[in-house]
Amino acid sequence: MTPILVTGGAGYIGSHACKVLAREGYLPVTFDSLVTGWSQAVKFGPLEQGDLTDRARLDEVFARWKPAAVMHFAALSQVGEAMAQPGRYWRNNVQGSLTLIEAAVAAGCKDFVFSSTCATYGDQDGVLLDEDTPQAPLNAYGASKRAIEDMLRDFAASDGLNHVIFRYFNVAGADPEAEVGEFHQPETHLIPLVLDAVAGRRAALTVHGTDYPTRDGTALRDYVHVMDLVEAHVAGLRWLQDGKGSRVFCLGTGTGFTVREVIAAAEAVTGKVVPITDGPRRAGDAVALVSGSARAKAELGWQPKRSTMAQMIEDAARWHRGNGYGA
Ligand SMILES: NC(=O)c1ccc[n+]([C@@H]2O[C@H](COP(=O)([O-])OP(=O)(O)OC[C@H]3O[C@@H](n4cnc5c(N)ncnc54)[C@H](O)[C@@H]3O)[C@@H](O)[C@H]2O)c1
Ligand SMILES: O=c1ccn([C@@H]2O[C@H](COP(=O)(O)OP(=O)(O)O[C@H]3O[C@H](CO)[C@H](O)[C@H](O)[C@H]3O)[C@@H](O)[C@H]2O)c(=O)[nH]1
Repeated sequence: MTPILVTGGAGYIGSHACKVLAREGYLPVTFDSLVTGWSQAVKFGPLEQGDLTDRARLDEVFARWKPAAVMHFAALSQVGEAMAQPGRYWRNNVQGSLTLIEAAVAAGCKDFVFSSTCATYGDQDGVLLDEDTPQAPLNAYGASKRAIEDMLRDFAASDGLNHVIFRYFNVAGADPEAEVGEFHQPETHLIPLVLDAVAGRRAALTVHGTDYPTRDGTALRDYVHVMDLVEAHVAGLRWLQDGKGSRVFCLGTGTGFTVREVIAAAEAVTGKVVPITDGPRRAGDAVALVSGSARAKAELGWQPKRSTMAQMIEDAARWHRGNGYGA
């Protein structure tokens, strides 16, 4: 089995990537500090515990496994925290990625798949975003991801680092077999918080901002199922292995849902009322972020299969009933 180094494999998206990589015949080797991840989520290959900023530890892991490629999910990714503590984001995400890239290049591992984000775009007046839309991040999280994108381009020029950059829109849902799922503490993402409110695990969901220039005043996002997202990563890995070179792909569905529309969909799926409280806008949030994904469809042959809102909520709810990794 070909080893693939999966940084952040103990986290939400990385653990789903490990499941799909193992299913496709690869050996996913997780590299994770467990700062926001869970050792219980590492089920499909070995766990190498370590921090991205620890070059000696990375060198050991590259020497031990000789991975054919890196899938780099590890990052801090909370917008609110990034607004309050930008230094943590620049240090962990940017310095950590630089250390990882240098270790990969030194080990001769030159195929690199990177998790970027629609948060690199900032506010764009509701236009459909694509790979050529100029990036103008609103917070240190988005800025750190844009900096890493730039870093990858520089190392491609200097050292032949082939990279696929995926700019994800809002990732949701869970493994339909509920072996892994989304479990953040604290949770900041809308769909798990809606499900917590439905289950009575929190008193109410706060709607962050009701005066946005959208159809119902709440912010609009493009939600993509985590299984569809990680399948695109396997296609991205094959793209690199086939020698097709460095490329950026947006991963979304092209359909935007407002916060109130997500709440209504959760009520339809669960048959329960979501208790809500209207609150102010959350600092660092954009009005609307929706992607075309035409390139991923045309060039990678990517087709989202589970990314309807109802399916994402249903899969998230199935996982949620198991109480995450805290059970
Ligand atoms: N969840 C989303 O909607 C979304 C959207 C766009 C982009 N992303 C990106 O996808 C990636 C994965 O997101 P997620 O939701 O799975 O997050 P997560 O917090 O669940 O997983 C991140 C993992 O990285 C690990 N990690 C963080 N810093 C580390 C370090 N310095 N060294 C080693 N391990 C470290 C954490 O312990 C955790 O297991 C992130 O890069 C994030 O920015 C996520
Ligand atoms: O309790 C909540 C939580 C969220 N929201 C709203 O729901 C929408 C979605 O919020 P999420 O926190 O679920 O996700 P974000 O849109 O903030 O996603 C951002 O952070 C993610 C990582 O955490 C990704 O990187 C993503 O690309 C980036 O835009 C936003 O309008 C937010 O204001 C609420 O109204 N109430």
